[in-house]
Amino acid sequence: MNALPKQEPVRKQGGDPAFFSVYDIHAYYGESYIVQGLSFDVREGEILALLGRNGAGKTSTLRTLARMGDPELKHGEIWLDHQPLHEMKAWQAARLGLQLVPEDRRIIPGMTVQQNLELAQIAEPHGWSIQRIYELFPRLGERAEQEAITLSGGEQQMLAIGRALARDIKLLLLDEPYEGLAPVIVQEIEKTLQNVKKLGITTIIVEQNAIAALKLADRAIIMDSGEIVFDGTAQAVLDNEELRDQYLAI
Ligand SMILES: Nc1ncnc2c1ncn2[C@@H]1O[C@H](COP(=O)(O)OP(=O)(O)OP(=O)(O)O)[C@@H](O)[C@H]1O
Repeated sequence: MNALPKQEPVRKQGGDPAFFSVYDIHAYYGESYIVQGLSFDVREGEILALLGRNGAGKTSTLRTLARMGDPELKHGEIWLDHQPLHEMKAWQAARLGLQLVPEDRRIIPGMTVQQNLELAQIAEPHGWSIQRIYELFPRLGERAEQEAITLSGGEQQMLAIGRALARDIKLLLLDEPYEGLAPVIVQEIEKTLQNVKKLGITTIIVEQNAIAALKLADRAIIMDSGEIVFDGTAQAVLDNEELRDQYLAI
């Protein structure tokens, strides 16, 4: 990362930094300038939908927040519960409770469902017990001894979310959880995410299925060409046909 002058944390007027606060982040793949100066806050327990057309920079933004290193954060600040994520690597951010569930779900081959979950708990700090994860996802409990890569797409998505919950979690980043799933499975994952919402887990969801994401979310940010073009309530997007037409094509 380029040496940048040390900056003060972003502070809301007269208060502490927000639970999750992103300030003027700029990120690059090599010379390609992709994330172009985003700033936003997420309140504790809030679900934020990060929307935009193909190539708008949504996945790149999630990867930047998770400190994956690729794209490289060259400027800006990311604060989670008063901790400077912008100064950290991915493993440190994960240890502080930021869990990214990537689009490809990263199920570990050659291992059962149970072993995939146990692997998530190989290091401290732990989150939910495996038993509790099976209570949220009974289908995973029924398939505990099945090789995880033989699960259906929807079940793999449940396992990927379950694995994130197995770690001590403060912020859940979901990249396209409905990707490639049949409508009936999307409904099932939607129900699960509604349960996750009831548990008050702060979540950022990136999703091509904008309507499904907006139904779940409290707030929405719309990105276009690496910048934020809308930040408001999810309902405001559902109610604004022009906005949906211009940036979401829905
Ligand atoms: N590893 C990479 N190296 C170079 N450019 C990349 C890389 N990954 C993505 N990009 C480019 O960054 C831009 C943003 O991509 P990104 O995947 O973040 O968009 P997105 O909004 O998530 O799109 P989609 O909805 O299609 O997944 C695109 O122009 C893409 O081609």
